[in-house]
Amino acid sequence: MEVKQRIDELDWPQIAAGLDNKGYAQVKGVLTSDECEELKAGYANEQRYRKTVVMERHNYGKGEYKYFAYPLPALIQQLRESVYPHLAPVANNWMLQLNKEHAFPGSLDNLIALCHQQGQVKPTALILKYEQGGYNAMHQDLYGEVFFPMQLVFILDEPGKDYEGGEFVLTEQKPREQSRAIVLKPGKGDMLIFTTSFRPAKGLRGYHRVNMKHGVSELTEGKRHSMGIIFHDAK
Ligand SMILES: O=C(O)CCC(=O)C(=O)O
Ligand SMILES: [Fe+2]
Repeated sequence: MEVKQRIDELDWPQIAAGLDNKGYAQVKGVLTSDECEELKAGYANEQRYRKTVVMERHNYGKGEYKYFAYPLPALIQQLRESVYPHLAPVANNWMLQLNKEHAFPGSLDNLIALCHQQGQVKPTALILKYEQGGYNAMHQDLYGEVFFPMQLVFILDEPGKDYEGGEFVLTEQKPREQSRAIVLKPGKGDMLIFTTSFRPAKGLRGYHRVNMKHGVSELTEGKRHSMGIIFHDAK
């Protein structure tokens, strides 16, 4: 099935409820096994990428990732374009609840135009590879003034078969509280949608801001690849 149709047919009201209530949503089986394999097979094809980052060198964790160059591979471009319009209303609702004037445009093209106006012109979609002992330190993917508050990650290997450990970890931190960890174990082909920076949470007196970070726990065995889609471009 075409990517756009596959995405449009997901249960968006349920996904939006997960994002509103918990700051993330796990969607099973969005990519086929073949699509996961094709993305991994392209890892060695340097022409596809604009930059490689060895995570240890920056204390980002242990592993490696590569940012795709424009034009993005068709699969990634289609995912980025077709998921965005379903998330923009959720993001706009968040901004309203947090009393922010900001409204995100309804289409990815217009978000990218806003990024360009701020000098954010580099693509941020990436592919990551971790081996035994690898991990990704807790972080937020912000690359300039324009940032969309949700992003995607697709898991390209099968936990329990291709690797052990390597769980996807989120922390959420409410004002004047300690952080709480959320540990997810997505399967191969699953899509996670999660909060990039902050989201509103309902308290006794209206909505307050909850900060979120994400990372990956240590791989105890095997190899784990993932593909991330961030909607804003980078400086
Ligand atoms: O490997 C992962 O699951 C997390 C990747 C990540 O940090 C990202 O896509 O922004
Ligand atoms: Fe990230």
